[in-house]
Amino acid sequence: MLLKRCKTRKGFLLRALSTKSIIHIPKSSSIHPFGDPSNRLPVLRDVEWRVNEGDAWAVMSASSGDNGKRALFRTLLGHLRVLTIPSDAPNEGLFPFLGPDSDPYSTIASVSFSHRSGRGAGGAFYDYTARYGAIRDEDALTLRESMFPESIAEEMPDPLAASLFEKPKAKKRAFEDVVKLTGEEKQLFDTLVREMDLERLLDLPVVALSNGQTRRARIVRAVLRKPELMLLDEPLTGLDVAARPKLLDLLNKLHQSRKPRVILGLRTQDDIPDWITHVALVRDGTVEAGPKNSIVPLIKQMDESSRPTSTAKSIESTEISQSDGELVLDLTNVNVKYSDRVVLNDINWKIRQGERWHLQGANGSGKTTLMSLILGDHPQSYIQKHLLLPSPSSSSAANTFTLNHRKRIPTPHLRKTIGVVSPELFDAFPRRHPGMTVREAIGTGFEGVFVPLGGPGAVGATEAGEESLRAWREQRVQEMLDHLGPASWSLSTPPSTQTPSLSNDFAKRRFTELSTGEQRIVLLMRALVGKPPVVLLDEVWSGMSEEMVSAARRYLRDLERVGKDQAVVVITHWEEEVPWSAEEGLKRFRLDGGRGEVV
Ligand SMILES: Nc1ncnc2c1ncn2[C@@H]1O[C@H](COP(=O)(O)OP(=O)(O)OP(=O)(O)O)[C@@H](O)[C@H]1O
Repeated sequence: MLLKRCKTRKGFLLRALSTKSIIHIPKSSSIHPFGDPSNRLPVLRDVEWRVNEGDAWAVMSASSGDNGKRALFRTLLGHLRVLTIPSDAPNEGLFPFLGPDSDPYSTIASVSFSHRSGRGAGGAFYDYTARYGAIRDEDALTLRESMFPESIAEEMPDPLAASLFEKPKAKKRAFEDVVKLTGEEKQLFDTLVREMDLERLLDLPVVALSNGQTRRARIVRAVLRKPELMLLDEPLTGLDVAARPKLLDLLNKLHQSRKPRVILGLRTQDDIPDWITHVALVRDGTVEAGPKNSIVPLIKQMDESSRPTSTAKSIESTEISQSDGELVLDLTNVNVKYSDRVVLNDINWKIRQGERWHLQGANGSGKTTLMSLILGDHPQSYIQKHLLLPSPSSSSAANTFTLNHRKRIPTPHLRKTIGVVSPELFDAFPRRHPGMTVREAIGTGFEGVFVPLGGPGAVGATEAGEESLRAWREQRVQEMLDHLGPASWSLSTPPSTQTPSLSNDFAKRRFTELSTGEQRIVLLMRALVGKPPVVLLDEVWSGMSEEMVSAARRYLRDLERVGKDQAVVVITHWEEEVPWSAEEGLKRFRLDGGRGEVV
């Protein structure tokens, strides 16, 4: 049938082109980490996946967290080993192939938003507060310069050569003298920064960009490398409503022109863009790949049949409107500016116990900046005339507080009264602490610290006389594990009688070995464990599976768990992710052009 249509030479060529394989993992392949003995269980087994030229693919994971799609992406990047070398693929070389001479390192670019936000990397501690203060020399790379790292690297001062007695370096050469672009490259650069709305940010230091701005910049940077194929994992994470269709449109155009081809990583709950034609669903260690209309019903079926057998009761409706609770945060005429760039302009916001807030605003509108003032991370928090924050009333009970001026609250005290999950915390949470268990990671939430206090397995309270505090903390950690642990979201959850053993096994796992979604839900437990009067949840759902999101929403909505003595602020660009509705009493605070108002 198709052949009949290809009678002309042009038609024939088109057909030949459209059936060229871009990726071919042949039938019965198994995928292993490098160095694993071959008798170890593979990461993925019985894989068969062929991506033909012209097809537009999305990869999705059915399991909790994102490890399935991540494993497939890592395979494409050459980080995992494909066993069962094909006998029928003479020229196909390393997997994936883009021609016999290609290797994954130069032909594939990968940008992931499900894992890290992109600022911190490598597991080392990084200081996310650096962007709020004076910009250091080594951070002064502008967005424009950061787009061409190879050319610019030679221009940057050598940090090892720097000495206190050295004369100031000669001024950097002008950008145009360092980065020589052809007409075509210049046109591509201009189009990308325009379509991603980055033009007005090009001369800002790259560390000053907001999360959404940073993510858009990472995509542009990846395209400028001119890869053959770009893997984009959860590309819409953290993007505001206006940026999402623009990005999808741009990705479609890039894919159609094959400059580069694009494969998207999506969560099963995400909408699949119209232009995607094929889906690879990773579930139970295997990959089911095919045209979109054959895989989508499987996802729907899975959704209906595999709801977790949760022990948590479902909360039908909840009444959250509380105007008579005590003030927990009081901001009057709060301002933040960098030289002449005003980010927050006379913000007035009062938050009371029992209230549930949705903080809204486009990318770059100042939400993270406002949160950093409340958390005391921002140096300009000290100079505000009226920024009243909760300070613990006594050293042991973090959930009783008095309101105090930021200047009079030591930062470690603020860590106890404000529970937080944010992209910055996710990036900064140490991944190199030897063997920190899930239980210990949750326990760090009582003091808001980054390393476990009080020895292995302890939850911080080890002094004589602290027995009752320790017992309370132990009981809180257990409650978190039972209600937000795997029993509440694992798809293969056995009956509720097994909750304790599931929780205990999970508690002993190493934080670093968890999937991204699992790490995020553990950090949510960490934020809630101390029952702090204020809970700030910024982009908390990214990387989480649908079941985890439901479990977390259920927990947050339950007033017996997150009480009327607590206030919760959720920051998300997705209205439907907010656990409460306006009818139930949800309040909304919107930032726009530096101004903030209750809407
Ligand atoms: N040191 C700085 N110098 C100049 N501008 C800065 C600096 N730090 C932040 N900004 C600007 O402040 C604005 C607010 O950033 P912020 O991170 O608070 O935005 P956001 O609302 O959290 O955005 P997103 O939704 O993308 O996370 C951004 O436009 C950013 O470029």
